[in-house]
Amino acid sequence: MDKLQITGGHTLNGEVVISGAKNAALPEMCATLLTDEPVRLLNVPRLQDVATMRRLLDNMGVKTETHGDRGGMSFQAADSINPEAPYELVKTMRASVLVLGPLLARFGRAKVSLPGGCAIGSRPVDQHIKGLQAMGAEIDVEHGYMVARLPAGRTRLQGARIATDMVTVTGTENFLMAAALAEGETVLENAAQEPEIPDLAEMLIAMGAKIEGHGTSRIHIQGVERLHGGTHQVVADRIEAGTFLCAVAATGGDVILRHARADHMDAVIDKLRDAGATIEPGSNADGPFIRVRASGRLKAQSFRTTEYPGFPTDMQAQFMALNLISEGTATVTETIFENRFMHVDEMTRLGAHIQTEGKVAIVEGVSKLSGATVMATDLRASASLVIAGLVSEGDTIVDRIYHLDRGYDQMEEKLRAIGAQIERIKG
Ligand SMILES: CC(=O)N[C@H]1[C@@H](OP(=O)(O)OP(=O)(O)OC[C@H]2O[C@@H](n3ccc(=O)[nH]c3=O)[C@H](O)[C@@H]2O)O[C@H](CO)[C@@H](O)[C@@H]1O
Ligand SMILES: C=C(OP(=O)(O)O)C(=O)O
Repeated sequence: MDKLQITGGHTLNGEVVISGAKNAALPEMCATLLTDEPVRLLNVPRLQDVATMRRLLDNMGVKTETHGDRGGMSFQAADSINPEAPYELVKTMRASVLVLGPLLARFGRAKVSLPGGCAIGSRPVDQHIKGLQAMGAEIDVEHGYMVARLPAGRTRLQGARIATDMVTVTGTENFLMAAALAEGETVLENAAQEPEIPDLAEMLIAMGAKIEGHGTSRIHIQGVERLHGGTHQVVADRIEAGTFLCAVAATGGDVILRHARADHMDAVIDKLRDAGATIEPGSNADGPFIRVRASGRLKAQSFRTTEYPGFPTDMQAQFMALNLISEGTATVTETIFENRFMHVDEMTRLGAHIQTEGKVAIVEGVSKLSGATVMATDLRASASLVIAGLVSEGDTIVDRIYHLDRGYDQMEEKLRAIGAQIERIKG
């Protein structure tokens, strides 16, 4: 198992290119199942979850290819593919559930393993199943698989009004893809508004789908009989950008994040400004960017995770890492997942002062952390421990970084290029 060795105490200076978003690329790879024509994605990040999703599609018989070194990938799903997603491929990645909607819509049947239990909470898929049932699908759970089909005599899903019990990001994505090929109109109430949703909707529209209201909590989809191929550029990863913003705010320095979309990160940027960092968004011929500058100890910030446009749960751990060495005491409230504080015990090993009470963590900033060996427990927890390592005295070893590799595109290379002392130890 690979580890990262970080020697703390270096400021970060220079430029980083932000990759395409993992959480947009994964649903968009699944959306290529909706047509038999070739679909090309640009700016796909190089990370483990993308490789797993590609294996899942390859395993069904989808023809996949990469193009060049700028994240180009193409996909072609012939009518003859096998619409099944086996446990072995689904177990490492919850986003595999995103094949269910497109497979049902295009092939009228699908057999998809239930995603395995995940470190950050129980993460059921009951809303996905309920919504697709409302569109006329018959879905049974048998031997750990969701076995879905259309009733005899039906060839398409039916449009429906779907109001989920809570806002669900991948649920909204599954319904969008299913509804694109359904008969009649689907209305999604309580839809997720995360920027990855409008990005997926724009891709579907480019393939011939009729969608309105994406980016709001009510989305209208008028189903069409078939979709065609097309090309789509994956939106920049707001969580990768946010992770680098927190890293620079913690270490101090001056960094430009190329391609980063400030308009997708208001909640995080507001908190960083309140903490004392200088954040300047801009744009040039190369596209949007964010410049971040910080020096000295910042002020600890309280926040509460909520659905977009609120503070993202996927940034909770990284911002907590910044709070560890800031001045003052802050409360961090996690409202989305019930078990997303596993980084807290590891941070404590570095000398952090944190108390947790249910969904609230109280962080009392300390003036220094001291390097130690810590274990990554999930994707964003790993990133938070890297940030904590960058500001700890001496060496920090972050173990089990396969979690980090799931969701970050060359994180240690990018950090090294702006002055971090960080090495991968192969193991
Ligand atoms: C691949 C991807 O895009 N992952 C993101 C997605 O995950 P994901 O789409 O899995 O998260 P959801 O938005 O669905 O989850 C929100 C809440 O709803 C609950 N729930 C969800 C569906 C369901 O059928 N039943 C149910 O109870 C979940 O357990 C959770 O408590 O959104 C999360 C919330 O922004 C992010 O942390 C993940 O990075
Ligand atoms: C929780 C995350 O991803 P996933 O939903 O793929 O587990 C994440 O990106 O932080």
